Amino acid sequence: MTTPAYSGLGPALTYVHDRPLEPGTLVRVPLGKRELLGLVWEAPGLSLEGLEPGQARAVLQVFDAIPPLNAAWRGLASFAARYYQRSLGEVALAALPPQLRDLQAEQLARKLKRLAKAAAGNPKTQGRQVNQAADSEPQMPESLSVGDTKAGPELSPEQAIALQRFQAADRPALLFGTTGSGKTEIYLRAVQELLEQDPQAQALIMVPEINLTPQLEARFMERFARWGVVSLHSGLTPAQRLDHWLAAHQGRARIVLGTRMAIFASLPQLRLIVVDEEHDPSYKSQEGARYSARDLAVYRAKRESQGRSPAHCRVLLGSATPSLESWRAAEIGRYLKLEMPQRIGGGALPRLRLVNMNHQPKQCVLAPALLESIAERAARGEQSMLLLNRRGYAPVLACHACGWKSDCPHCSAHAVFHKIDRTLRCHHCGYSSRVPYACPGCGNLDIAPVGRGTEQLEEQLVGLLAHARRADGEPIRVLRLDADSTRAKGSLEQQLAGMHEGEFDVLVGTQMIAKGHDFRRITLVASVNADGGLFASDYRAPERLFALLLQAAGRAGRDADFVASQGAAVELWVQTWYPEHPLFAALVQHDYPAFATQQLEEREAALMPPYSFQALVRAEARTQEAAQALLNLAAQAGEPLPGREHLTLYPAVPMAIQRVANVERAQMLIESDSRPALQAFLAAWQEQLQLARSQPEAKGVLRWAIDVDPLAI
Ligand SMILES: Nc1ncnc2c1ncn2[C@@H]1O[C@H](COP(=O)(O)OP(=O)(O)OP(=O)(O)O)[C@@H](O)[C@H]1O
Ligand SMILES: [Zn+2]
Repeated sequence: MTTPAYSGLGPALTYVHDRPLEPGTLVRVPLGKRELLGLVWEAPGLSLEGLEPGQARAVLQVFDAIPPLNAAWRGLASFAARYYQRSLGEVALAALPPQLRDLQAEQLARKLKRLAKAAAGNPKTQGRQVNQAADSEPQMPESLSVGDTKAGPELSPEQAIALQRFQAADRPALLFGTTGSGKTEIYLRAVQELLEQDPQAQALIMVPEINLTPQLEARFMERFARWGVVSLHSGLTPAQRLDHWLAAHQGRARIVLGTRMAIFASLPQLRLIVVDEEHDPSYKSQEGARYSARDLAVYRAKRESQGRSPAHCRVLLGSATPSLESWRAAEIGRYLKLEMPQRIGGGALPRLRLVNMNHQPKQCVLAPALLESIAERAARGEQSMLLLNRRGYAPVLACHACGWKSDCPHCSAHAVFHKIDRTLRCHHCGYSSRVPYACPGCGNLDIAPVGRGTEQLEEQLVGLLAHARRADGEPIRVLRLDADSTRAKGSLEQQLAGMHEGEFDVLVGTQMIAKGHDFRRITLVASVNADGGLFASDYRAPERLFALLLQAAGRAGRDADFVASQGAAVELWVQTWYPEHPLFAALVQHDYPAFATQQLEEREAALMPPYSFQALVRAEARTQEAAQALLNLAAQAGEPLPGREHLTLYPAVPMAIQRVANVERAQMLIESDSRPALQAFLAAWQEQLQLARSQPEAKGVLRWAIDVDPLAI
């Protein structure tokens, strides 16, 4: 039987072939008038008895040049489909490299022959072979040849203990290591020990965003070139993605380094999964099957170990600010907690300096004391970093005469003012227009930006620091990093490199500058305006804000020798109108455990995850009424379904941003203290949602989707 890789088709379809095919074999099959990639899901090897002639069509091509996808991989795909309430075909297809869909079996066979020949012809570059296609990847130094393994540094005592405990563990492990404690070295060592000891073994290393951590990628490539390292992420060309996928599937690459999507890589000898920065929201997919790659990593390791020793495939989650879900799992012993509280080199974590904005000069962007500190540091050759989680120049333009605001015509959101090209851009639908010369409402010429984004902060900073000089007597250089400044391919890497080389004195940016970077000369980090996160309606907002601030702080003072030689004070400045907020009390101490404990107590009292389980159903329609009606009708129809008695279904409400690209959006939250009950209900409920769609009240519904374990509510 074959599952055509086609979303929207529920159960697997039946095809016949003149010889038995193993489950997991890739095939091409006819569907209607088309020809599609398919995957043999079950192969009962049945005689054709009971099958009417002409009832099942024949398989057209078999991709027998590559081995079938193994049982563990199929188990992962079917679990993910079931758990996240999507069709198996959709999940399995999305997990395969898109180019495979357009390939004939013999084309693939020829390609593989070419690859094998190239590898055999040039053994010196065998390790590199698999990387060649990717032009964005770092070049190996010419001196590197097969057999070279660049030795890493000697482990610190803390690292040595953590690694040893990980190697001996029989459970998923959570590496809770402070920023700059050397978690990456643990990953590298764990991979190295495994691959040396098992000549077949493969390892999967997951990172939130690969472009943000070119250093990490370079370290893996450099140290493990001889074993074949490939990357898997959305920045690859289709051809690269296929090459890398094949290298992993055939075992030529023994290390896969990738983003969320890499969790579905075919790794027949997978024995280790590392999830770096496991708290990062980008591990949760926001489209299609809304899976959590971190959660699937834990599942996958267990599934890969099935029928073998429980420790056959190991999983290591690492973070300085673990998700509360993982933290709790470690607290109750489901995960093994490995702690590394010390920074490499023994440097101190930044001291928190809260800036009470109520006591600052009116309209001030940055507190005078903060500005002064930045200027002093630049004069000494130190760097500073300013975090502002909003890109663009100003979130909105407004007319003070008539109250006109730069609203997006298609969304219930403001269009953001970008001064650089004088446009108003909607960050939700992509709408873009020229800034009007006068107010479209009343003709007033005096329309003004309200609020501040990174673009404006950069501009103001340059002005405010005009008097200051860097160590070489030149004016201070400010670098801005956000989604706008890094749009061109390679520009992010280039700008980051400039920062590392000390070309810039001040780095301004959105959360992307807070993540994982191993900056050596930053001694000051400032959060310009974090207050939004203190009072957001989403119960996860404090968790996210705390993690962001600790991660940002973690970029400062990473080189203890540099700090000592400078005699620098390593500091985290936070500008706030609410200095009394309890979140800051834990931040002063860099006390993640205290913060986590307090948050978990609140969650337990309110029966929030991880003490309960949630799903969010979102509906999109021409009208808000229809979107809500679909959800409410389906909820009524779901009354008799299995698991319902353990569930709370809240009424449908408009989403926080109610309209995007002229589509109305509504959502319904479902909560339960039982995961199995929630799962059983959702599985049965899909049909009710489908039926509700044909009700007159739901006319104009475009689509709906279930988000299991949603991250944002
Ligand atoms: N045993 C060691 N000896 C010397 N230097 C080390 C050792 N281990 C790690 N380092 C160095 O310490 C620095 C910090 O390590 P790393 O970037 O892995 O920290 P991290 O724990 O991942 O921090 P973060 O959570 O902030 O990303 C790096 O420059 C790394 O090369
Ligand atoms: Zn819009």
